[in-house]
Amino acid sequence: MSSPKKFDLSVYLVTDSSLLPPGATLVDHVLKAIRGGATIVQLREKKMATRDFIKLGRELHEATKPLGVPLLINDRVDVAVAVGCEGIHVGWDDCSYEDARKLLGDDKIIGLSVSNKEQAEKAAAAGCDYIGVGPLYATKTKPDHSPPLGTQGLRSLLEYIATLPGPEGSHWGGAWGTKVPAVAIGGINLDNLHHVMYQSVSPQHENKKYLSGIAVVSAIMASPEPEEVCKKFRKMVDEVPPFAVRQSLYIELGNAKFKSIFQNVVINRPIVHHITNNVVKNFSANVTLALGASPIMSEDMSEFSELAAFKGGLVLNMGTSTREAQPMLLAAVKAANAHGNPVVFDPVGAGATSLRRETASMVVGNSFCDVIKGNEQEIMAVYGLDNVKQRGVDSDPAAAGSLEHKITHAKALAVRERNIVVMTGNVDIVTDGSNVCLCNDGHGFMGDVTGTGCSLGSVIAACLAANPLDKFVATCAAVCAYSAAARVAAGKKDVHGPASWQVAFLDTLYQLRHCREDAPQKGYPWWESLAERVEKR
Ligand SMILES: Cc1ncc(COP(=O)(O)OP(=O)(O)O)c(N)n1
Ligand SMILES: Cc1ncsc1CCOP(=O)(O)O
Repeated sequence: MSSPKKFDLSVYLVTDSSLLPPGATLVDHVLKAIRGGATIVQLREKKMATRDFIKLGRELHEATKPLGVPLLINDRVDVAVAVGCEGIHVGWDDCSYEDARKLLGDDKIIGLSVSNKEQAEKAAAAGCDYIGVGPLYATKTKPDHSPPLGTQGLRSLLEYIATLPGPEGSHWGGAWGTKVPAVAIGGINLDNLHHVMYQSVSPQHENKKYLSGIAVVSAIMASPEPEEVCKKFRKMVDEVPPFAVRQSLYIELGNAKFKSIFQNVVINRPIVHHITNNVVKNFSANVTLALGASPIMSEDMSEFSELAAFKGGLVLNMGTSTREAQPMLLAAVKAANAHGNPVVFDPVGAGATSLRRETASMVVGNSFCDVIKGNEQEIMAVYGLDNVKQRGVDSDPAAAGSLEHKITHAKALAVRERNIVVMTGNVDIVTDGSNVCLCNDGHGFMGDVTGTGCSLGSVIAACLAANPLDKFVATCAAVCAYSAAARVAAGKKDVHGPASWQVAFLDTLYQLRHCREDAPQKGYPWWESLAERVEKR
């Protein structure tokens, strides 16, 4: 048990002098990092002889102490005692917490590593000052690391920790897990930091930030610009990520609002980058054009960053994806995330094969997807339910749950991912985890023309890109308009079957371009009643 201490874990620099760029010295590098915004430092030198470790520790402490930045020593209590620094970080093969506390005294900071529930329970029982949770991602910096948690594993471990009581009579007051400062560690860099911070927030604890900060080795130690890198880390730890999906209690679902969503598509003409399956590329491009947005197909990683700089949307459809394509899919989402561009992920067939499950969980666990759109079994497979048996890419009607059951699963995934989930079916469900909208529309021809399910992703992405502050309403508008257009097209006099319907469907979607309030309403009033077809739960 320990007394409360004041320290800031926002950007926790863990050193490794073997990674320093040529010509750099450890103390100078750390000082630059502190100037950029590193708030606490751990001297972690795995291969250094004790005498050198102590010498370097003293030298570093002389530099950090006047700046008020705590210096901790990795693993070695003897070195920490000799240096007289502010504390240590220990793992489970090192000196025990109790022994370290006895040797260091009550006023020193002691941090413990946590990689699983058992370690979390022990750390809670000890009542240490903070925990380092990881490894989040695989990293070469710690070759002997345990299996990476991924963001989903991190989130569920943090959620579990939040339930743990602290040591009796301690300042944690019996709610250790909701109070103990925690940092994530392992593979964290400027590309994934926003995602890590965003997804570690607990919806069950009034959106409390679970993480007090992040601990980083290579992204700072190997950088030739530690000051600049730390400035960016510090800003990203504090700010709301650009891709955040705002949840609001009040959502405007009127016809005028829906029309404004499509108006903004025509006005902004967003680029929609598609990585989609071979079967639907042409149709998805035409659907995107019909709305007034601009489709582009690219599977070449070298241009993703430039494409993302156009500030459009990304459709990621894993319909005909391969194992070799996994890094390419991830690179596309990361480029979109880095620019705050909306991502619509379509985990086609996620419940059908292990490769698809693996790809879906790799995308969702390593990036942020504003919208995950899939049928019931795809959504359940992404949620991680092992018993999902999807036959091919379609939802199996025999395995279908009740509407309430579907809503529960769609909401659970949206809550976990802090995003929007669209579960397509007889009734389409759109939810951000708290708001739920149902859309009961469409036409049977949709099932007879390949690509109609996938191209809904293009419409959602165009609407999100053109309405970035209204992501939930934009998604509802996209889903409702798409299925209403299917019904309206099927009723046209020249439509005799799926082929003529497909043509009429594109024409009907094209009419949405004219739904501007100031445009003459020449016999195209079908969008006027869109909002009336939405049931808000
Ligand atoms: C902040 C922080 N968290 C976790 C660790 C890992 O410590 P440990 O498990 O002791 O592994 P090594 O660092 O000794 O390889 C850490 N060092 N810092
Ligand atoms: C010390 C440690 N503990 C878990 S992962 C890790 C290394 C993190 O290094 P990096 O930030 O370079 O991935």
